[in-house]
Amino acid sequence: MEKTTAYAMHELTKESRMGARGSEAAREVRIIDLSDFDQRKHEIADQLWQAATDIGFFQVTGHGIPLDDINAAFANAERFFALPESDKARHPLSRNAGWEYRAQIRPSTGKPDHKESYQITLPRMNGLWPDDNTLPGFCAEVMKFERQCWAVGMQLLSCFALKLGFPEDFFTRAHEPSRETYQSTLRMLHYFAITGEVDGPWRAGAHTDFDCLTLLFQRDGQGGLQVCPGKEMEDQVWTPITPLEGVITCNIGDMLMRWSDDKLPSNFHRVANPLPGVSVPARYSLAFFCQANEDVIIEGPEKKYPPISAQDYLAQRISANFSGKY
Ligand SMILES: O=C(O)CCC(=O)C(=O)O
Ligand SMILES: [Fe+2]
Repeated sequence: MEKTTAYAMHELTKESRMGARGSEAAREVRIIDLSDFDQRKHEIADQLWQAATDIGFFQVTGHGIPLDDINAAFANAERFFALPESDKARHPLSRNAGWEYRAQIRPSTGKPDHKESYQITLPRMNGLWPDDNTLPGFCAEVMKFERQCWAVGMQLLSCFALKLGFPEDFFTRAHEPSRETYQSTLRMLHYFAITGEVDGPWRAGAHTDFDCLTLLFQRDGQGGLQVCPGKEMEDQVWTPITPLEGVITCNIGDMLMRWSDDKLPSNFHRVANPLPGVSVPARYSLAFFCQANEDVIIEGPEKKYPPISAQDYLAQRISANFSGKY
């Protein structure tokens, strides 16, 4: 247990050094086409492994989620966040499920992100869905999108399983959605408009994700995501990721970094505040976090780190970001 705590603390100390604005530079952003996945799986797995190990993040196309469904998910996010505060407050965040408003304090900035979010972790949604009179169709459409994201996430993770020497369905079994212990999360995010402030608040402070793999959807005209590969963190040089319609930006999270004995590095990312005096409109984004089921034990092929359950792993990271929300 002592070792486990030390590992989590190491992650947080790492994050706390990443709060400066740093500088910006273009880096290669590799786009990998997933079409004809079953026939091309080995070729795709090679490309993913290269991108993940060289750079730490990558984008995918040909993933099979129709653009109409992505746009519908964004429309649902806008509908949810447009509800009166008193409605949203009836679905408060607990353990990665429900609504929070400026509650996430990143270890990198020590300040609340300038955003609100609504998280869907399916076994924990009792009482947390807006009812069908308030938002007709919301629950069914969002559940469908959650499952579409899960399917893409599992395809990508099956490629990493192949390269790590695990059975191909290893991570799919670890993220089995029919179990009560399922804890993968779809997150809808709404960053507030900022109008010409001199020292505007951080929209999302620099961090690595807690999960195995994140799928992120941005909207045209609402960029802001910046990434910095973990292995280049000392330089604090950030690369803006311009939104491209239908493209999913992916990054490895700390859970998979540990599970791969550090072969697959997690990477830092953030949503920057605008430069002094610059105004930006509201921004919506969608993130799907592949997080192994609570009872799954995370242990790499080479056993570099002591085993830890996915529940303990996430509990420590959530507690460090959201006080009292686990
Ligand atoms: O909104 C974004 O672009 C990034 C969100 C994010 O990094 C997160 O919620 O972990
Ligand atoms: Fe993130």
